Amino acid sequence: MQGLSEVVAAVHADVAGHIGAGRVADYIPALSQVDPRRFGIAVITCDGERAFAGDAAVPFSIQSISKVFTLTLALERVGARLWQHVGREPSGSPFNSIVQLEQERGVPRNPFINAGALVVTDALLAGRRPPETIAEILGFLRARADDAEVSIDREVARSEAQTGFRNASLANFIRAFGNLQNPVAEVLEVYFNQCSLQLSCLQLARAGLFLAADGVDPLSGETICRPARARRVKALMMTCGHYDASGEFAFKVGLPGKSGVGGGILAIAPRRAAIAVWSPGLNAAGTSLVGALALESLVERTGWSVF
Ligand SMILES: NC(=O)CC[C@H](N)C(=O)O
Repeated sequence: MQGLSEVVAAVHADVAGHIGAGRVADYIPALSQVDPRRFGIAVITCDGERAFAGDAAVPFSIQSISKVFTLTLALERVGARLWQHVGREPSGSPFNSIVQLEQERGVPRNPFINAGALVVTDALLAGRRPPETIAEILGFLRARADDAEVSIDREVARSEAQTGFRNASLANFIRAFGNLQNPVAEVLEVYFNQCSLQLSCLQLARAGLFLAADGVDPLSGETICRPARARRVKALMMTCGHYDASGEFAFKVGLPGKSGVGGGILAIAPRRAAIAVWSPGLNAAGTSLVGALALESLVERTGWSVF
């Protein structure tokens, strides 16, 4: 195999002709301002080797990728009790769908659809106020990224709050079934802020590295979670990380991954590396079109698919 830098350069070349394809999310007005011709990729291996290309150092809105980190934190906080409030099955529905909630009595299918992420955020809020919880999530991301510069884009958070009618509906509906313990407004405040975390591909890959190494940050030696927990978070990324396009992502890429409507994808090659890609144009399911192509090319070139 070529060296990692050559592989990443080749992946960049493979997708170059596609950069700009897809549709930038516009239901959150602040996200629609982003240049669709951005593309970045960063790979960080468990032994600390890094390779990157394009806009790998430019921060972007990680959106639903934040759900991987809040799930890890919530599981550490409340343990297996979390599963009384949220399921572990793929939904086969779009990320912001409400239809299953009524049939399933307010228990969302999984922690990565919006409904499930709201329940996870509610668990993190227990006994705290939104500013403390937001600070805790931000602190976790800064520590995992090993970078105190990681921040929240307050403009995006405001934009989400102004237009988040579907998320407000989901939260109210779940609360009506008694499956949210905290006031809806507080859960939404934390959720909109976590979605507005901004990280570059380099920061995001670094932040996800503990998942590639069985829950231990391989560069600092710090234990973030038990191996079984890291394994389960990755299982959910594989089965639910891209909503109703999770099957397609497993088919084409074959790595646990999580997408966000900001155009980022975090993918984990177990015991090898964490990979972050970013390109704002999305496919119909809200996953970065060029980002997914880049991961397909990377896996083809490295043989890193878990299958
Ligand atoms: N898929 C996503 O990235 C969605 C996150 C976005 N903040 C929303 O709630 O709609």
